[in-house]
Amino acid sequence: MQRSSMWVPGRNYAQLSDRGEDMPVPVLAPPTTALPIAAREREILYAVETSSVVVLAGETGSGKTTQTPQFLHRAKFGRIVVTQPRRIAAITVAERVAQEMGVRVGGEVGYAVRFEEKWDEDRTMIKFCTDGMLVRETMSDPLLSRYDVVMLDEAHERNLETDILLGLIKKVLRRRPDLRVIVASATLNIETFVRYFTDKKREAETKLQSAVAISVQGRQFPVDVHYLETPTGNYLQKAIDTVLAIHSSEPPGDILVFLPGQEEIEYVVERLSQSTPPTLLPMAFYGSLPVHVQQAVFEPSRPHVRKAIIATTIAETSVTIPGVVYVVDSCFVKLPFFNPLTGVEALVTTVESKAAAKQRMGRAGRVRPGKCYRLVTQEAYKTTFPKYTLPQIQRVNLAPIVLHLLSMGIHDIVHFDFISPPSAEALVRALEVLFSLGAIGADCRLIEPLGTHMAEFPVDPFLSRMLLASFDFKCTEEALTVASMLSVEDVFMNPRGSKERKAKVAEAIAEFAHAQGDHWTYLKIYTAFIENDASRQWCDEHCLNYRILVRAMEIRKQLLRYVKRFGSDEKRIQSCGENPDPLLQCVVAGYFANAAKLHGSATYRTIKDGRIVHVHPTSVLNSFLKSPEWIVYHQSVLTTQEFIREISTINPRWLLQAAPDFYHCKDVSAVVSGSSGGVGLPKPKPAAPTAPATDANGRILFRRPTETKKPASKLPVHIGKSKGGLRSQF
Ligand SMILES: Nc1ncnc2c1ncn2[C@@H]1O[C@H](COP(=O)(O)OP(=O)(O)OP(=O)(O)O)[C@@H](O)[C@H]1O
Repeated sequence: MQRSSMWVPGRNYAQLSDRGEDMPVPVLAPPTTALPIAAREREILYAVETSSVVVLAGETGSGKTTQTPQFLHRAKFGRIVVTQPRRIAAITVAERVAQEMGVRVGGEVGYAVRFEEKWDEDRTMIKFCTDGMLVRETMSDPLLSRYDVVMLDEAHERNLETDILLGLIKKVLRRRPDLRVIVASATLNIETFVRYFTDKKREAETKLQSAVAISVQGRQFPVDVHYLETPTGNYLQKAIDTVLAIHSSEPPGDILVFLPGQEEIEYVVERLSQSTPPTLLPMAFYGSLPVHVQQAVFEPSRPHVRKAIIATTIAETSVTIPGVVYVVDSCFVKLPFFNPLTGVEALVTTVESKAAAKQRMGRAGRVRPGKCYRLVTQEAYKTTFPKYTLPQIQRVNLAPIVLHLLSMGIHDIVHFDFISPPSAEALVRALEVLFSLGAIGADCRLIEPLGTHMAEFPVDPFLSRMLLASFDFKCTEEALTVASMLSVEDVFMNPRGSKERKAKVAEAIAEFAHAQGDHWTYLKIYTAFIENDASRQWCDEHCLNYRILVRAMEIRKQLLRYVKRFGSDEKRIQSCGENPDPLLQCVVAGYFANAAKLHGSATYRTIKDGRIVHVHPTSVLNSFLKSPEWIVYHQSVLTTQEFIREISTINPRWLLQAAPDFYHCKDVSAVVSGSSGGVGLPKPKPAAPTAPATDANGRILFRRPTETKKPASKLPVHIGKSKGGLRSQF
């Protein structure tokens, strides 16, 4: 039963939630009865009662996310946790459900996203969280014992974390017949999930159906889909033109535009700001913006102003932006693809899947009828778009997730029941990386305390290794700043556009450029930003992106909390002052695998595998007259060629200090030998085999590089069957 009847159409819930604790909680009467899912409430409850897993498919906007948890709550199913692929969805959906129930967020309904939580240990009965947060929770509570129902929402996205949760939950179900699971989405492959969870043995034991499917037809309001008559050669220009055409000829209603990434978004926002009447308000919406900027998107427009929200996939699933009537879909998405053989992760702009396109379309038609403009021809959509996006687990670096599974005591990673197993190369690569970072030993067990601490950090293992090493180099203050700056996207404004603009941005980069490279440059920018009272005006004057720097400030605060947890009397948070070396040594401690030696003008050869890489145009190295001979970089990006970003000059001796084994083993020597200019690196050793070697029992052999002379001492890594599974609980 709904508790109130006062519904304020278009009222902003983000603002409402900011009201003081003593203010009465405003209650919205949602259109629940009109939502297609409302008619299926009893059927859904029956299915959850009688089956371990319910696969719930229903059109976008049919009410899966906001209503299902309320059905369960009213039917007293106990504690419910609902996962979302993204932070903003978890927060805004929690706000919405709390309002519909007439309660305050943080009480009966709460949320938990990385670095931000609003829920109560005793009182919260419906908790929304990112799938990453639930994965982290399994570290301390592998049986998810605090929950009675787990709902994995938007499962079609096949996030890395969703896939890990699916595997973990399948394990948990064997130990907890009382647990109920709902896997939900508008666009999921029902059979795949039902098959995955069907378990006849468990059915016989529990007398429950192991998995059933429910399909909810219909959506609340129609959405007309339009396609281009002829293909466009410039989708950004087409997106701008479409927004302007809607604004000039269509009735009121906000516009939501989907573009692949931050750079494209900033460009379009800027172009629209220059060329639009004051009645059109362009707004950027992407993941690395500060949360309060993201939430502003949900606020109602001022009278007679139409918002044009230019977004990434962040707005693709679950969210309801109440004013949105028009969706403009570029049909492109930026996806990371990791090559385990080279260790290179490429961010590739590619066409979206049909599942993603349906989700984007579904952001319209939620509170009234809508229109969706796909910037491709219908023919191209039908014939060239894949049905589903390739699961993330099959295209990303697995080191963070393997570290997590190991920290849970799951050593048999190869036989972990992945719904879509990753390649053996990707798993071996992940183990190699963790081994070289010192997180695991040759037996694939975590090394205490380093491996455990690294697993607890909510950042990738390279960055956590760097932060933990900062205690030894007495530069934690600086490392925290650099880690936060590395966690956001481009800090300088987009140089696209006029020649003058390009020159202005180049001038600003040159002003901050530090002789040691990008890491110290970031430090310099952040310090100046703080010294200038984090002022927006100062950022504008220096062509810096204010919102990105504010986000870096937020991340720094959060990382500081973690770093403090691992500190001690000997491991204190200290500053290295002006001395550049400690910070760079600390960067090398995490990123030694990304070392390279000068090969030609603005070109380097990676030490590990001799790849030729190019300095990215955003690096301050471009401002130097002479390129440094030895460098370490943060990431490489594959476009027409391989570019490296966030680069600093190093002393090659640091590589040997940080990772003597790694550099003896790998073909460092091929690069170093003779031509090293007497830098003191060791003589060449025979190169290690690139494909994983196995022993007679099929066990993968891991070789400590220093032991290449003594094959007898090869260290076996057993990734065969484990007895234990999840720590003691399994
Ligand atoms: N913040 C909000 N403001 C106004 N209406 C909302 C809001 N959130 C949800 N609604 C209404 O509730 C409906 C159902 O939303 P819900 O998120 O539960 O649907 P869903 O089936 O999970 O959709 P999706 O698959 O797109 O996530 C929306 O279509 C909209 O009518």
